[in-house]
Amino acid sequence: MEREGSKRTYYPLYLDLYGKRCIVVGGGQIAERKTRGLIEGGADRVTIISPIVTPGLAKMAELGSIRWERREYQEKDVTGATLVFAATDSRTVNEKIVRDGRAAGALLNQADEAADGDFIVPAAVRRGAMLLSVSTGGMSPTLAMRIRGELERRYGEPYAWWIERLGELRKIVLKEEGIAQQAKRDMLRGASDEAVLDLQGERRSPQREEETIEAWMSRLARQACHDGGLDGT
Ligand SMILES: C[C@@]1(CC(=O)O)C2=NC(=C\c3[nH]c(c(CCC(=O)O)c3CC(=O)O)Cc3[nH]c(c(CC(=O)O)c3CCC(=O)O)/C=C3\N/C(=C\2)[C@@H](CCC(=O)O)[C@]3(C)CC(=O)O)/[C@H]1CCC(=O)O
Ligand SMILES: NC(=O)c1ccc[n+]([C@@H]2O[C@H](COP(=O)([O-])OP(=O)(O)OC[C@H]3O[C@@H](n4cnc5c(N)ncnc54)[C@H](O)[C@@H]3O)[C@@H](O)[C@H]2O)c1
Repeated sequence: MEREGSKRTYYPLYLDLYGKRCIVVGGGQIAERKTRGLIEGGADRVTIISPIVTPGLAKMAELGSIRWERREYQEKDVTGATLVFAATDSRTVNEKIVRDGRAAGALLNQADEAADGDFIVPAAVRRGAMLLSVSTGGMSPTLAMRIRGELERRYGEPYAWWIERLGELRKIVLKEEGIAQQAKRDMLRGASDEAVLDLQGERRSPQREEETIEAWMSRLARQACHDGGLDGT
């Protein structure tokens, strides 16, 4: 069905690509960038299809992080794929990949005419489990890159450490029986407040680093108890 107007609206989501077949057709700079993004994003079944590839892609194939099929694209290549990237320098070939991929039930990214694909790739900053991403909806990749640079400077490496710690704490707190829901929420909010305060200085506070998750949890529980009642009464 034809959409009204030319503007697209996108839905953000984070994909777990582990074990899923991802196909990149083409072996130039664009294919290399998409492939690196896939590997950084946890994809372990990436296949490149191209007669020629960049030295970077050749190295990745040699190291076994990707598979390289040294030939031109064929229709059967998209069978069983979750994601397909059409990144050749031929508009006709890219369009064929998009048609075949759709028919095979894959989601398509088309490098030369993004508006014809199913998804676009945002600029990303990773800090441990935290993933910040920026898209301009394909309007200005250059601006997306610039904002990514700003985010990189604003959200430094210490975030990775804090996010891991907050995740560990959350797992324990949520499992704990005998603590009211509200108190659990207060504890988790208190913990993220402490993280933000510490991160505002962009440095780790040594005493926080030494405190075990269990000691941290007791301290937050005492505080929640003091502020509102731990058993929900
Ligand atoms: C974010 C990032 C992710 C990634 O690709 O992994 C990404 N482009 C990146 C780099 C980059 N892109 C371009 C240059 C050279 C120019 C420069 O340096 O300015 C460089 C730099 C380089 O090559 O080094 C130009 C460009 N880009 C597109 C076209 C074709 C067209 O518009 O038709 C042209 C040529 C026309 C032009 O010049 O505009 C198309 C797309 N590029 C997108 C994403 C999608 C929209 C994202 C959004 O919504 O904003 C979209 C639509 C499709 C897609 O690919 O999904 C990654 C940055 C990673 C990082 O550094 O953070
Ligand atoms: N998405 C983006 O960010 C972005 C940015 C700039 C350009 N582009 C567009 O992306 C496309 C790729 O750019 P590039 O710089 O990587 O191109 P490139 O010319 O460096 O590489 C093209 C690759 O496609 C391969 N190829 C050609 N025909 C093929 C076939 N039939 N089967 C398999 N592989 C085939 C070639 O071997 C080569 O490796 C271009 O159309 C370009 O306009 C996209």
